[in-house]
Amino acid sequence: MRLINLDNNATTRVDPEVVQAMLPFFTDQFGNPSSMHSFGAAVAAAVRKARLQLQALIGAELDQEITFTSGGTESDNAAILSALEVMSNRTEIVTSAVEHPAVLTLCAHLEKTRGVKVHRIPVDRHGRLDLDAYRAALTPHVAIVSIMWANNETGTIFPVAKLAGLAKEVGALFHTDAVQAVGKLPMDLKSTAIDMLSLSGHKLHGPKGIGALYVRRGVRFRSLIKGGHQEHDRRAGTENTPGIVGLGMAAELALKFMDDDNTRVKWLRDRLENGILQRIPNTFVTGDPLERLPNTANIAFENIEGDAIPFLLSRVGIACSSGSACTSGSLEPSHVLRAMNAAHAAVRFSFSRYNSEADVDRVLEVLPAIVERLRGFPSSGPGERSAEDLQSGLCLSSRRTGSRS
Ligand SMILES: Cc1ncc(COP(=O)(O)O)c(C=O)c1O
Ligand code: FES
Repeated sequence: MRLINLDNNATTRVDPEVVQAMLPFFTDQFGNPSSMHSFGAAVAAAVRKARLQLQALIGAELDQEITFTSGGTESDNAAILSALEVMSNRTEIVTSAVEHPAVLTLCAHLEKTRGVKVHRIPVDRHGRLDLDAYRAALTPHVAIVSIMWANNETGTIFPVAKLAGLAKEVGALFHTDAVQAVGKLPMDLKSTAIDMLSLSGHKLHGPKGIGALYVRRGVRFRSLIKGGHQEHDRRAGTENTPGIVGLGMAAELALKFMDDDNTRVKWLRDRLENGILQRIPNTFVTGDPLERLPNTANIAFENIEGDAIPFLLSRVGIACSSGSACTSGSLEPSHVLRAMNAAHAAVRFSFSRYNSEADVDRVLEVLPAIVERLRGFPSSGPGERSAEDLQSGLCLSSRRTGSRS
C-alpha cells in the first residue's frame, strides 16, 4: 500500500540532502565544537555555518541572535522563563487561547506555582485573535507576550509584527512560537519588533530534537539550562552537532524552495479543499480564509466525530489528523476548536513539498464513501471497509455530541 503523508504539521520527512549533510558529523567529524584542537574547530565552523543559514531564513540581523535548542518546546519555555527573570518587576503574561501546549501548559504551571497572571486572548470562529482584548490586556505589568505566528491546527496566521509593535508600547517583551511558520512564510525579523522567536527542525524537513531560539540583539536573556558556556552562554550542554548541521541545511533548502514549494503546495491544498467541499455536503473549511498557512487545510465534517475520518483514512494508507498530534489519541477535545466555538470536530490535512496531485486525488477518491458511511448513508465503490472498520468509525462518530461542540 502506498503511504500518503498529509500530516506534515505533525512532522515532516527529513530531506535526503539534510541526511547527507548530517552523516559526517556522526563519523569523521565527531569533534566537540568547544575543543581548542583542529578536530573541534572544523565542527565549530559547521555550527557557525548553520547559524548563518538560519539567520538568512528568518532575516535576523546577526547570526549570534540564534541559539540552538532541543526543539520548539524548549525554545518556548526558555523564552518565557527568561522574560520573567529579566523583567522581575512585572508579573503578567499575555498569550492566546490557541497556543501549542509548549506555551499553554507552562503558563498554567506558572499561574499555579508562581502566581503569575496569564491573559489568554480569545479568538473568533475563524481562529483570528480578538485585537480589542489584546490591547486591553497590554499594561505595564506585562513581562512578555507570547503569541504564535501560525496555528498548528487551523493554519491561521496572526499579525505578529503588528502585535509586537503594540507590546513595545507598554515595554513588554514579545515572543512568537513560529514553529509552524518558519520555512513556510517569508520572514525579515530585523524589520519587526519581535524580540524572541521559536522554531523547530522537524517541521521543515530537518531532524527531530533540534530547534532554535532567536533573541534579538540587545534583549536581555537568562539561560534556561545551566552548565557550561556553550551557545554564547545561552544554552549549556555539548551541542547536538549533527542536528544543528541538519537544521542549517533544512533552513537553506526551505529558503531556496519556499516560493516554488508554496505555490505548488497551496495549489494542492486548494485542490483538496475544493474537491472535498464540492463532493461532500455539509463540510466547511475552518481557519482564516485569507491569512492561512499555504499548506494547511482544516475541514469540518458535520455530524462526524473528528477522530473517525483519520482512523479510517489511515486504514487505506493516508495520514492526516484530527487536531494537533498532542491532543489526538488522548481523546481530549481540541482546545483550538473549542476556543473558536466550533460546532463540529475537524480534520487537518497538512501538505509538504513531498506531496503530489496523485495524493490529493486518492483522498478525493476514498473520502466521500467514508463520510457517507460514517453519516449512516448507504455507500458503494472505493472506500469499502471491513465490518470491524465500520464499527470503529461509527463508534467514534457516535461521540460527536461530546465536548468539542
Ligand atoms: C506551534 C508549535 N509549537 C511548538 C511545537 C513543539 O515543537 P517540538 O516538537 O520541536 O518540541 C509544535 C510541534 O508540534 C508546534 O506545532
Ligand atoms: S470511542 Fe473509543 S472505541 Fe469508539
